[in-house]
Amino acid sequence: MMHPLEKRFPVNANDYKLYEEVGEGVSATVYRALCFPINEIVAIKVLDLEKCNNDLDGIRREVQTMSLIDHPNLLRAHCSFATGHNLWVVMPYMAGGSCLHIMKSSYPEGFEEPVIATFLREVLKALVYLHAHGHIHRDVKAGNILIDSNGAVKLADFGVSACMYDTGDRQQSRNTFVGTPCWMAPEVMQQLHGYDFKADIWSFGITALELSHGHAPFSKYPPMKVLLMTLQNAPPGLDYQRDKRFSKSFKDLVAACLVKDPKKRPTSEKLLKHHFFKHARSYDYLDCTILDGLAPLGERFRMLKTKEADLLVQNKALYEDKDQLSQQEYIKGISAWNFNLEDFKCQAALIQDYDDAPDSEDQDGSRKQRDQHDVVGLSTEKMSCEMASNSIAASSQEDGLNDLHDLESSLASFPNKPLQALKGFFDIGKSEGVNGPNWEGVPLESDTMSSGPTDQYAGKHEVTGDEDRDFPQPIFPSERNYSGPLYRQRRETNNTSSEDASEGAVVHWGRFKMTSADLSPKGPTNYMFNPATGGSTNPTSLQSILQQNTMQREEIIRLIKYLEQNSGKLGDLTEVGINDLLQIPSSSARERELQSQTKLQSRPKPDPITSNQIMTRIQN
Ligand SMILES: Nc1ncnc2c1ncn2[C@@H]1O[C@H](COP(=O)(O)OP(=O)(O)OP(=O)(O)O)[C@@H](O)[C@H]1O
Repeated sequence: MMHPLEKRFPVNANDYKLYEEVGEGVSATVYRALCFPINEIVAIKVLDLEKCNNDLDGIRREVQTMSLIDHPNLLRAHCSFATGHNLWVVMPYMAGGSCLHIMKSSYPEGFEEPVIATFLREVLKALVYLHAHGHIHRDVKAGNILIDSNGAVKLADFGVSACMYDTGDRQQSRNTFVGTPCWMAPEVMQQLHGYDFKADIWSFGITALELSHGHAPFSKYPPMKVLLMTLQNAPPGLDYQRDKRFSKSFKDLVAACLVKDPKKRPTSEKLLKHHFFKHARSYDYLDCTILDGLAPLGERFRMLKTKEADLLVQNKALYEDKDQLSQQEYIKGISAWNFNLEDFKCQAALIQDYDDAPDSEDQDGSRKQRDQHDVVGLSTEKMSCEMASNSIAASSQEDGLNDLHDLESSLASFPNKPLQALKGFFDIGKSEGVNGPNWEGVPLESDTMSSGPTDQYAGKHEVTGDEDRDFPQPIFPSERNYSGPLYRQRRETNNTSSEDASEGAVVHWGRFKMTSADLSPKGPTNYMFNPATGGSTNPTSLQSILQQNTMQREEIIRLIKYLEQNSGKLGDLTEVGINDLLQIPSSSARERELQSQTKLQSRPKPDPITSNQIMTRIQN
């Protein structure tokens, strides 16, 4: 919607001059820039479409939402256009940067209450607007709260927002596992009954804690552990002892948001009336207290980058461990997380490693929720995977096994939906020969897919290496990538890359790509718990179990491909071009994929293998 007096921003790259970098996300780099024709400083988010071609839906949604919204507390795009293989999104320049940036450079312990109240009130106004218009933001966090040079606050980043009014396949997107683990509501993780705008209220509560302490609860833990703690523990909150500096009304507000049952959380509208916001001040107040004395954004950003790079080098020298490096990215709060089930399993096996150093957050975390009433679905839902039935029977009381028990029960009750397509990954089943059964007529993936343009992805999140393996190697913990909180668990649909870890080929998870080929053959030296036997196993046998699983998965993929080919009616998932992106088609490739998967499940028996047989195979 164009306001009558609104300036027209040109849609030509030559009309802009890019200055310094002021921000960086998973998918984009943000620059300060000058718009020549109207002589205005703007921010330009540059997305390399070749690098994000597995997430065009998200980008399209973001651009669409950013140009339609109209609220002073939401960051609206002036315009967007494609230039070369980049998409430029031109938007107001928020000179103060994000709350996260400000905290990192000047307030590592968090802000004072009046500042928090002011930020939160503005964010809440944005949420009231979004929710009233049927949108769920799904990524509310300090990194997405921006402040301009006058102290005006805007909520940004609509890359994973969703519309409540969507129906059919679009509605499916509300049933996907998106968000950033530390900020993610339990029902988003669980996916038992879908979720709604109350998920934003949970993230809002977590953001309140983040602004209070300088970091989100559980942020020092890897995503797997965060999921586990979010599902199992009492909700985090402001501690009456530890957080003495905060008022009772603030503690009440946080407690109201962080209730596991979404129905019991207040709406954004109701929350805005909370007496805590009586502490909120004006923009001028933020300008005087927070912005005063801050270095220019570009300079701060450069310093933070240097600091983080130094830290990475230190960690690398210290540990020579990729985990440490990717954990840094995770802590940085990048909104993307490699939700890889292989990682999941390895994290599960080694989860005790992260239990050694309880800190203040464990006060939240260690109050294990014995009262199952508040644990969404934990007691009732059972996942129909073999791992659940093979529940741990080990008598060993070694450190970490209890956690593994917890993990198992959580996985047993874990969301069916996000794991539905993946639950076979947890199965410890027997494999039918090295290459699996020879399904006649089912082409090998290598027949139908080339290895993909691996080099174009070369970047910070990539793990590459020897790609000549015959079959995938399990991802050992040393290759785990905790990278970033989030979420966009998307399968590559439009190019040549393999869609999973099979074939030792390129694997895309979310916005990341890694190849199974780089996986070092070295495994952990410690013994691990084997859920299949209930006892300990050495890494070699674990490796072979994982290999079997991967081969099983390969078979399933071949079967599904076979069915797709035979049915011939599945949506065209192959190509989503830039033009499609800008035209905003009604149904995205991912959505069509979801739809086709749904159709696949409900379609009458295809010859020669039924969908039921496939599901049985997945479960076995
Ligand atoms: N309009 C703006 N003005 C100033 N800085 C901005 C602006 N937009 C974004 N930034 C900075 O750039 C960073 C990255 O931008 P953004 O979050 O949009 O990218 P992304 O790839 O979607 O990130 P994420 O990793 O959160 O998904 C932000 O955290 C913020 O610090």
